[in-house]
Amino acid sequence: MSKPIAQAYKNHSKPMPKKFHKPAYHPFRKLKVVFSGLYLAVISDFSVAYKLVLSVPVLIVSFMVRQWVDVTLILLATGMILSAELFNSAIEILCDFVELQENDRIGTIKDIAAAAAGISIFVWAVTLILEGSHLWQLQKI
Ligand SMILES: Nc1ncnc2c1ncn2[C@@H]1O[C@H](COP(=O)(O)OP(=O)(O)OP(=O)(O)O)[C@@H](O)[C@H]1O
Repeated sequence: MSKPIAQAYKNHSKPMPKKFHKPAYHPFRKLKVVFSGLYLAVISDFSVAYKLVLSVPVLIVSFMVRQWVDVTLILLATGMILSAELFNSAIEILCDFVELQENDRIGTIKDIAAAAAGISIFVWAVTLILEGSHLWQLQKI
């Protein structure tokens, strides 16, 4: 259990759920959590879904033409954008859980998270355009 979770539960009236007590490391349970989080993000957030839909074909083409540097770059850009979007969504959900009323500090937190996602979108889009045109040129040769 991480320190922040323990801290959050410290002054809570409800008892801490049992699953947070378990000290053992379960890789398969972690994997299940990762996929269920990704699934939830894809079905609930269009901005996550369309980035996956755009990245996967370019990744497959670069894989088929065995351009390993391109595969690596697209994987990096896609991983970065998905991570940024997932963190942004998680922060937004947490903010809305903590405070539904208008609050300047919530606005600042959401703006900073959105800025991080925005920078990642820029890098991802440039990478995808450059890689897409590079692969297109290769196909024509
Ligand atoms: N509770 C709040 N108090 C003050 N400002 C807020 C609050 N909620 C949202 N905002 C402002 O509105 C902006 C948009 O917030 P919102 O939660 O609607 O995200 P969003 O732009 O819809 O993100 P996404 O499209 O990824 O869901 C924030 O960046 C912030 O500036």
